Amino acid sequence: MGRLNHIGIATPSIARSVETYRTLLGAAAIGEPFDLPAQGVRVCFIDAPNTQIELIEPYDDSSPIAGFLRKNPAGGQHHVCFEVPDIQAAVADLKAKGATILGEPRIGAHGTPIVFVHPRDMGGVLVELMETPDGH
Ligand SMILES: CC[C@H](C(=O)O)C(=O)SCCNC(=O)CCNC(=O)[C@H](O)C(C)(C)COP(=O)(O)OP(=O)(O)OC[C@H]1O[C@@H](n2cnc3c(N)ncnc32)[C@H](O)[C@@H]1OP(=O)(O)O
Ligand SMILES: [Co+2]
Repeated sequence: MGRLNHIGIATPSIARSVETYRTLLGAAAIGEPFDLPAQGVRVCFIDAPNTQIELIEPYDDSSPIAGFLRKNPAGGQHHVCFEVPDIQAAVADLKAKGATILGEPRIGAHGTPIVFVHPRDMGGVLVELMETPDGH
């Protein structure tokens, strides 16, 4: 379990969430939003000194966060992401321990392989694992 890479925040509007972080918290390092159609989301990173906030908005109705936003229309904390040196080794280790891994590793918002552990295995928290770029 490596560094906390980011906290994923689901929102119905990245624009509105960016304004909130900017006006209420004085966020200054705000990235340009970008689409990740393969993952069903639009993404915008806000840098904090030791991690990032990952704002995610549904790309379309089939987005994996559409259900979450139906239950939480104003949005909310969606997942936490930890870095691992080797995503395949992490998946094998977790599966051997009986955890449910959601899908296969795929390229995430930082351009490296990611995977998700089912919330029921992590005390109700959706955990994303992301291979650190230097993990290759
Ligand atoms: C990949 C790009 C970017 C990156 O960092 O690189 C991202 O992070 S994008 C993030 C969006 N993508 C994902 O979240 C993919 C993984 N997620 C999933 O496969 C689903 O969201 C899943 C399976 C976690 C939930 O799916 P869904 O909401 O359709 O199912 P249910 O409503 O039936 O939920 C089942 C069960 O899980 C609980 N749940 C759902 N979402 C969350 C959550 N975010 N945190 C904690 N718990 C969650 C839900 O309450 C249900 O619990 P139960 O006790 O069975 O009622
Ligand atoms: Co994420």
